[in-house]
Amino acid sequence: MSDIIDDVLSSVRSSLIFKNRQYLLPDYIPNELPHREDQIRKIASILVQLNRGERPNNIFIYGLTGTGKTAVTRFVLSKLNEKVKTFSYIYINTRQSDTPYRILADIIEDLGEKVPFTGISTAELYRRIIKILNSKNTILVIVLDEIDAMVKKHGDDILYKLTRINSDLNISKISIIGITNDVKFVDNLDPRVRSSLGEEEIVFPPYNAEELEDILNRRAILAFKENVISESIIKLCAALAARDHGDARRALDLLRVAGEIAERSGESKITEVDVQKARIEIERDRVYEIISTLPFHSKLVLAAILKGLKNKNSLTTGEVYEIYKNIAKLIVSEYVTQRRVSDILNELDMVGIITAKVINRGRYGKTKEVNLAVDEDTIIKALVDNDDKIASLWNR
Ligand SMILES: Nc1ncnc2c1ncn2[C@@H]1O[C@H](COP(=O)(O)OP(=O)(O)OP(=O)(O)O)[C@@H](O)[C@H]1O
Repeated sequence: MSDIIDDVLSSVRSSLIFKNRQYLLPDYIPNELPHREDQIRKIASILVQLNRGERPNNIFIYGLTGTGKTAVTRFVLSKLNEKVKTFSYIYINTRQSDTPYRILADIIEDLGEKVPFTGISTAELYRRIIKILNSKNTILVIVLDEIDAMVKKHGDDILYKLTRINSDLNISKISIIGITNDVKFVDNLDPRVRSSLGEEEIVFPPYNAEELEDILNRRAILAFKENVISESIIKLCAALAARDHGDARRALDLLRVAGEIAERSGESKITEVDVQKARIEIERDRVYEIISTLPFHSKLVLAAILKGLKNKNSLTTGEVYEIYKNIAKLIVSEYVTQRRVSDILNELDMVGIITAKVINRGRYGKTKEVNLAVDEDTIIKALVDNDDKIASLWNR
């Protein structure tokens, strides 16, 4: 047995590919963020008020996923905090701390007090924050990342409360930085929250292929051994990620996973084939993740599409609905309306699992032509792994 472990250990030690893989991992915070100079300057110039002991305006940051919003925000705050000691900051990812209770508790704990896991009302937690802040002489910057996720679940009341803290204190001690990749989400906020949170708004545009190439080059030098990676491989990863709305995370993942694939195959260079395999592997993981978190009836609609496409090349919305209704009756004896199924089809289209093209059928009106946008086996695996009732459709 221990031979196996020794074998694995020695293969890790003698990596032909990586000098230091950690530089490509998602949680690594780089020391430089090229092509985000404007955003860094803009955020820093707002936060510089802290140097005068004054509360900076709240900032609302938005931009598509992987455009550097989190990395830039944390970078500016940590650099500024090295020089300016009159403030502290707390970073909360509201997808993880996803209830108003957890957010308030995180703030209190960061301010140095313990909070039980449950059992206190949010009103009491809020009072405690006010009390602690009253006794302190510093300004607190609260970063709320991925706020759309939390607001979709619990509404924007917590944001309203947080933006009210300063008036309840009678002195401005809190500044909020909200981050989201859902641009439409901003329009759905309560206008009071929007105007308060959006005192300053900063947009992060997607990276283009050349910018991604530059970002990847700098990381590749740190992460890979010499001669492992060529310029054409970097260009390929950058081009693929640029097509995918300029997502730096996707570009870095491609590079890392391609390196891992090359390593597993005992190669000493990363090839184009490794990158293509990496693309498929990443896409498979993404699809699996999306499907496993879908609500039950969305999974069922997807199952209906798979069943229907066994006999036809594409399906209309009406056909999907009929198949869905039949299998829903069979396994749960309840089903949602055709209108809802139509919404679900739009949602599945938006996340790239299916394509639902509107077609005009003359006097028969409009319908959608539904097809799969990703590999069928990945969808079946995700459905079967994540829901026993739906799995039973495949085991019958
Ligand atoms: N300009 C850059 N230079 C180097 N690395 C970058 C740059 N921009 C982003 N990255 C890296 O890309 C990854 C994604 O960045 P980040 O998490 O900041 O994106 P985001 O816009 O917050 O995405 P999301 O909305 O999905 O949370 C991180 O690993 C980050 O270090």
